[in-house]
Amino acid sequence: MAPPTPSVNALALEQSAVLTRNEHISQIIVTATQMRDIEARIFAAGMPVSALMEKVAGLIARRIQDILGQDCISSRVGILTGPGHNGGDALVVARELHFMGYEVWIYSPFDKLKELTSQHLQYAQSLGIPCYQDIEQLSDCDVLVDGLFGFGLERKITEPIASAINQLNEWGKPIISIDLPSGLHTDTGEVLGTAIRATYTFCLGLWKQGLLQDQALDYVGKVELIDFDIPLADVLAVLGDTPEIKRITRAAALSTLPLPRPPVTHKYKEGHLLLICGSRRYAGGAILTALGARGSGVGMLSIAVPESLKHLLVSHLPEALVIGCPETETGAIAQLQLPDNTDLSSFSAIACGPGLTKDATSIVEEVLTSDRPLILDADGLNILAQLGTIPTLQKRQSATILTPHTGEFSRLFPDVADAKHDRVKAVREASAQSGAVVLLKGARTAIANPQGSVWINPESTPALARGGSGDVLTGLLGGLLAQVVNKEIPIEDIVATAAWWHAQAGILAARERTELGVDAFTLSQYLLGVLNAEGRGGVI
Ligand SMILES: NC(=O)C1=CN([C@@H]2O[C@H](COP(=O)(O)OP(=O)(O)OC[C@H]3O[C@@H](n4cnc5c(N)ncnc54)[C@H](OP(=O)(O)O)[C@@H]3O)[C@@H](O)[C@H]2O)[C@@H](O)CC1
Ligand SMILES: Nc1ncnc2c1ncn2[C@@H]1O[C@H](COP(=O)(O)OP(=O)(O)O)[C@@H](O)[C@H]1O
Ligand SMILES: [K+]
Repeated sequence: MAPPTPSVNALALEQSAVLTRNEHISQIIVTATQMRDIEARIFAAGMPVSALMEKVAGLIARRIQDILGQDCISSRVGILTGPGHNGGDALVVARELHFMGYEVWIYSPFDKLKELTSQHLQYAQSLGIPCYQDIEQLSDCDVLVDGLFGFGLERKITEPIASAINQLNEWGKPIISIDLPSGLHTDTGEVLGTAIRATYTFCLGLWKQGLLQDQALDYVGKVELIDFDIPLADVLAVLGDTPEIKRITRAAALSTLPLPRPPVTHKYKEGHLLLICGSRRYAGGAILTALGARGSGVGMLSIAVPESLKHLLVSHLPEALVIGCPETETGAIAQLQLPDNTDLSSFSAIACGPGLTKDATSIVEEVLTSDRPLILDADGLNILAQLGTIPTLQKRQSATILTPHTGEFSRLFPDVADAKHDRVKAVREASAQSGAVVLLKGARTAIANPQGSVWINPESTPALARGGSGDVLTGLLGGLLAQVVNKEIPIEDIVATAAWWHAQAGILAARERTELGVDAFTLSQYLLGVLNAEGRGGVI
């Protein structure tokens, strides 16, 4: 089924909306240290710790009730409680669920508890809620609430808790984790020994960085933010001048789109993108990149390919200006042969790389010297790694954007932090080192600018783990960049918008066609549907 057509008016309205508190909060990502500092300000201002715990746990209990359903009061709920305030939250949830009529059993394996947590345990027991130190006692529960550890976990989980967690995971029952699945590092998402595999995670107050790291995704389940009205002023006071880490939200992404178009315009005013891509060996990559660019709405598209691919490209993209270039024996572009009166500075932006093969070295050298904003992807990145010219990127007159997957990333930045361990740190270091905006692809694509600001795309689909979907992204990003590059929008915001748009197209396509139905060509056909304000129900 074809994706629905966009409603531009609704979209424009959405773009013009001011950033509300909720929108602001939904963009913010914090580390454990930042969360602790924000919490300290709230307490210092007079909010009692116990009152905040009541408020937070009350919200959690009501959300659990929504999930379990009012008519399921026969459900037996197991509450896993740790020694800190995550355990305290869980114990308040236990009490509230008990009063709602659920049968509640508590697992409390620690002898030493924080004072507030200890008081809540004492009260829960006084109400007659059974409490056990042996996890086996909870094997008959229908659902489990995980309050073992929250953002206070800093060291590896040891026995006997490690075995208890492994046992819980083996049972395969639904688990709702409070704040984050116990065992995950709050910042890196690393598994500290072992970790709860949650069905739901209710992240408290502000998004924790670890929940948006690829290595955490097998554990977090469906993640929701429980907003408990942290004052924005406290958040901003703590985050202050430190470079931000932000979630890409729909509103943020839409605000950089070139919509609505001015009524009086022409094709060159709406951006002229030069794509340099393809080889005899990789013809399809050039088509997919070009289809991504088409989906961006760019005013004018020129595509430089080896001469032998020219007719193929023309037949797929009749609107594009296809430039056939002399080719090497292996069928790579040997030299750029732009039309008369045209040089690289004639274009609004250049995207170079998909399907080039490593034989197109001179082409990458040439585009690096241009004064235009430049995206390097795929073999463009491999050639860059071979050239060893990353330090010279700083000297380019315009922005450079690098879009590696983790393999390309480690070839490009061998001495940067391990991208598998902490993608936020890795992408920041790579951007600082190169002076380029770096987009590190993955399940949660991360984008950094050289000043250390990071955007993370919080929603995507494994349907995109398919050959060619990265080519579509390069074309889409190129087309968007060409259109808005002169509008004083930060480059990383443009890159973030393209990453969001690409992922949302994947989500939309997967919803209609399953996760197995999103080949790269299909993906390119769903780009338009993402912008459809009316038909977006559930897309975000
Ligand atoms: N931010 C907010 O505004 C709000 C926060 N709230 C809640 O507070 C939570 C944070 O609470 P928290 O700071 O008490 O830490 P938490 O995660 O419960 O665990 C740390 C405890 O575990 C211990 N411990 C650590 N590692 C261990 C190990 N490997 N094996 C064994 N023990 C280990 C450590 O003791 P230690 O031995 O290190 O002294 C400490 O006692 C947060 O996630 C949220 O749920 C809400 O109530 C209200 C609003
Ligand atoms: N598990 C996943 N979940 C979400 N997105 C994914 C996943 N795996 C890959 N992607 C996305 O798919 C694209 C793959 O790009 P890339 O590896 O360059 O593929 P290709 O070179 O074949 O086009 C990237 O945008 C990446 O973020
Ligand atoms: K937890």
